[in-house]
Amino acid sequence: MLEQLKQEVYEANMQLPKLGLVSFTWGNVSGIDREKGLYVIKPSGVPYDELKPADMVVVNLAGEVVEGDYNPSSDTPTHTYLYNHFPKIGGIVHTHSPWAVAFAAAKLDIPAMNTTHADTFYTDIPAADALTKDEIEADYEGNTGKTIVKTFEERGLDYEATPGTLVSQHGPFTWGATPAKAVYNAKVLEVVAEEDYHTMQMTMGDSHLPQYLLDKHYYRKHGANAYYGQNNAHSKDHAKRS
Ligand SMILES: O=C(CO)[C@@H](O)[C@H](O)COP(=O)(O)O
Repeated sequence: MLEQLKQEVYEANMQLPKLGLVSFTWGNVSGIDREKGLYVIKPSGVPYDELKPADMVVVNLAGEVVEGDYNPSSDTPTHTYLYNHFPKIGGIVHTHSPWAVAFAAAKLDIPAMNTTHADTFYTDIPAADALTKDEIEADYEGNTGKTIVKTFEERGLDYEATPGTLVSQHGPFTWGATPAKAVYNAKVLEVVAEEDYHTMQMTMGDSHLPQYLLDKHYYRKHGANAYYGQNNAHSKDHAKRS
């Protein structure tokens, strides 16, 4: 059953290593057929280079396996919870992409600091609360999904405008109208996490710089020409013929 969706979800999963979003088996993609109320997800622990479309596992919205030779991803309770609470999404991605996980481990939102970010996520990407030890042990109840939905509700976020989140001390989850779109959003999230880290280093670092270095950064406060005009022998003043 759902052979076409299995193919689509298989192809989306194969994009994760190609896009540098996963190491080993640290990620999974699913896609849903809303009319049938069934979704397809990557099997747990199967290496991407051994994966086949027929290996995909079919799950219902109660989180029960309907068809499949393998166990579904260990993140199935989260995918199930999100499909039930975000009714307009058609695909979900979870990875442990390193820049996103760095923010998740620090329990930091990924701030909207550039247009690349805003064009896809509209606003800050939230760091949903980490799970307690008990919640992790009972994650079969969908506790990871619960903290994501709770964060979006508490902050008044639109899950369609902001198609992704971090789960503190775990990693990113993204979603979209299709599995392929959810993968696209996962890559954008990783790219902007890396960009933000460097922007934060360049701007937040000023407060620790010695004064002579801050002076060298004069151009940052007054524009490159000001620095150029003040200190460069080839400025207009020097160019005038006496
Ligand atoms: O964080 C974890 C496991 O701790 C998971 O997200 C895995 O990284 C992916 O697991 P499978 O999809 O292969 O079950």
